[in-house]
Amino acid sequence: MTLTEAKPKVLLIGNIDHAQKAWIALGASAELIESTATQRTEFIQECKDGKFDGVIALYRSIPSVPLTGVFDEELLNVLPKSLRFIAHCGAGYDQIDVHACSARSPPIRVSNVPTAVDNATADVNMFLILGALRNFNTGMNALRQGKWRGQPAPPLGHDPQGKTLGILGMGGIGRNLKKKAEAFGMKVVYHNRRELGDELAAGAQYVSFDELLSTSDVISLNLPLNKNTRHIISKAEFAKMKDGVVVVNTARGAVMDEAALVEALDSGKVFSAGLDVYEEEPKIHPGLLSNQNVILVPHMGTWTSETMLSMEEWTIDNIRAALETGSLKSPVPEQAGLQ
Ligand SMILES: O=CC(=O)O
Repeated sequence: MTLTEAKPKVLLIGNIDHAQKAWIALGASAELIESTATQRTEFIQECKDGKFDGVIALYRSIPSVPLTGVFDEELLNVLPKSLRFIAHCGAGYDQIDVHACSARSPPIRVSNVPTAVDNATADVNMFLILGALRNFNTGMNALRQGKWRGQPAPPLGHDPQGKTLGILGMGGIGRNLKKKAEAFGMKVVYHNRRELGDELAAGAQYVSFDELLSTSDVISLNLPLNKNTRHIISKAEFAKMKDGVVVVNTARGAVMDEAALVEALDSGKVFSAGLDVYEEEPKIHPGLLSNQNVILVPHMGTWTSETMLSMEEWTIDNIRAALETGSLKSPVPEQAGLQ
């Protein structure tokens, strides 16, 4: 870059909480602009006021997600015409209308953060599997109420050893979970849109969706939320499961019909459940709150300082790659063929 050449503009919405060093370093080759909006209407106004005109790339931080809400047509229509890249700091990007981004002329390219989230999310996943199998919630709650294990004592839990874990969605998190579950003696089967090659499957058996539902002792939901996966687990799917199945979800709440889960828990069809995600976060279905056989975590799959740092650095790498090469480091799969 010559001295007279203007630096490309990059917009941050929300905060960088961990990777400040990498963000400041990006400032050597980009003009960093920040939104001060505290709610969606303010952000839309900032856009309409032309505050972000000329911005090429946007860093969408985790704290900004509830603040701006969905990146839908309304928001895309007010974002600067110059915008070419949205780098989302998260694995799941169901809050971004990728189809509308691709349809813009020229398109807005979107990236997410795969890989960096795998370990921490699979750890929480394993925690929920163990917690739900052992049904620890009942005893732990009773202890805090000064009642030791409670009266009557909770029913005996189950060992993971020898149980079949059905992983629905064998992406990075699913494959990481597989390794962890095998260390606990579980047999892993999986279902995906496409069967994996031998190297990625690493011995996990590919089964149909129905076979996964009917043969698994524990079912783990590890697939992204989109129009094809919304409520993929609902009343009819619970009916196909084994009696006393354990269901765990660290993906997105809406891949499962929460009301159907509550019913299946109440009827005893589902022995216990472990959830990190909910259909209408931060609202929790009252039937889940009142059911002692559910272990509930408030969406903390990636809530570690190491993983948050990696995710933020990954997002900055996406922006750097976009500015330097015109391509994002980890574009979302829906845009793989985008010219
Ligand atoms: O839920 C967390 C993420 O999508 O990264």
